[in-house]
Amino acid sequence: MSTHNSQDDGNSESQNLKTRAQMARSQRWVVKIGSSLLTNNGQGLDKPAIAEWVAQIARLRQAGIEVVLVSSGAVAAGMRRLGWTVRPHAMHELQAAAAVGQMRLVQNYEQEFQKHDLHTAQVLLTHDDLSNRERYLNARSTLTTLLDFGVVPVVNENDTVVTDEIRFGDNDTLGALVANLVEADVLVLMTDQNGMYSADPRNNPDARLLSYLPAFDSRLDDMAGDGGALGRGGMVTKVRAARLAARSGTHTLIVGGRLPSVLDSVRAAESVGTLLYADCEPKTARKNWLAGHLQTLGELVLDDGAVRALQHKGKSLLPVGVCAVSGQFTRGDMVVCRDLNGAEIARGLVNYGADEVSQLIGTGSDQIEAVLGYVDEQELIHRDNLVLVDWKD
Ligand SMILES: Nc1ncnc2c1ncn2[C@@H]1O[C@H](COP(=O)(O)OP(=O)(O)O)[C@@H](O)[C@H]1O
Ligand SMILES: N[C@@H](CCC(=O)OP(=O)(O)O)C(=O)O
Repeated sequence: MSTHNSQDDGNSESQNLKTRAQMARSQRWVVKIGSSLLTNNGQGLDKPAIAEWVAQIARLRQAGIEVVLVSSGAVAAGMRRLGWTVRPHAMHELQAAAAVGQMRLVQNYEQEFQKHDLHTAQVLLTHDDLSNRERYLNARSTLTTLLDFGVVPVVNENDTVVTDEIRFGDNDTLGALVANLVEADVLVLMTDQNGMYSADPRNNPDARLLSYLPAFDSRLDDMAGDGGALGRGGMVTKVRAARLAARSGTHTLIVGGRLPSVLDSVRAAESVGTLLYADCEPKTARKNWLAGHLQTLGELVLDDGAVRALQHKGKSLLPVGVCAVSGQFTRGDMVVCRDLNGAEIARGLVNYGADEVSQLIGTGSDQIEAVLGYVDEQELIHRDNLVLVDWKD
């Protein structure tokens, strides 16, 4: 199969190699191993393959690279252990399988890493842990402390407690948010294909392997298909994850986990897999957190003046620029800001609850006290707590 670089935006093969060389020299990587790979297409955990990936990660550690491992496979391993051949639909059964399988998973990693004198730590995260400012900060300091001590954190979603509404579902998204969390330089998504192709290679034998594209290239949306029977999101969630990661300046590499010594190849800056590069400047940690904060509880519609103030003047959002409000939110919650056409332009942490904002629509900041009887802040959303959708703020 031929490979493909993005030519029309001026990125040449030399840029590709340059970015790969820069990635190879970087210090902190998040490596995600997907379900379809880990379970060898449903045959239970592929232990020899796990041993091989662990050996590769150990070599990265020896080279001074800090690695956070995000590993799927709990549900599949649990199903195997319980003798189930078909993935259940009922949430409680999936959660039971995950609880059983997670034990198998970490047991394997602990055993294998021990052979290389490396300690592991199990870190199970939920959406709430990353969307709550305090828990986010705790998760961040635990992970960075583990890295400081030379431990390899093994992260998965805390499947046994999450409900449908708040689950990541796929570990690509979790990997990207963990990359945001620890400010990783690289997110490596290891999967069962050798990278991302121009179409799903399972159904399109002529599909081309993509080599180097910006994560925000809109053509990726047409080329990304769904996942296989065991994986969750296919390339759709990998592209989405690359975009989340790019918001904090992290490059994403989608590579074939079965390629021999693939992580060594990445470290040698070889042109393996698909590099979806970040072409925006790294954000501060707080903005990263905001960008990855997926759960929003309300919406504000802004007039044209407010949109301009946010997009072009670097201003905070004032109540005078708000035309409509919806949703149930309180002070400190995340809300989406839309223009009059309904397009999302920003999201941020709001200083007033939904009822208060309803009363403040169109009000000058000097009138807040007169309307509410008190004033918390002059702004509805302070600039520091606001991230524009194009992330150029
Ligand atoms: N454009 C594409 N290029 C490569 N794979 C694709 C593409 N579109 C869809 N896929 C599918 O995505 C699958 C990998 O995703 P998934 O099954 O979710 O695995 P993982 O568990 O590794 O996340 C591949 O097996 C492939 O069938
Ligand atoms: N948390 C789940 C993983 C979900 C999943 O399969 O994700 P992915 O590997 O991205 O397709 C598990 O451990 O089974």
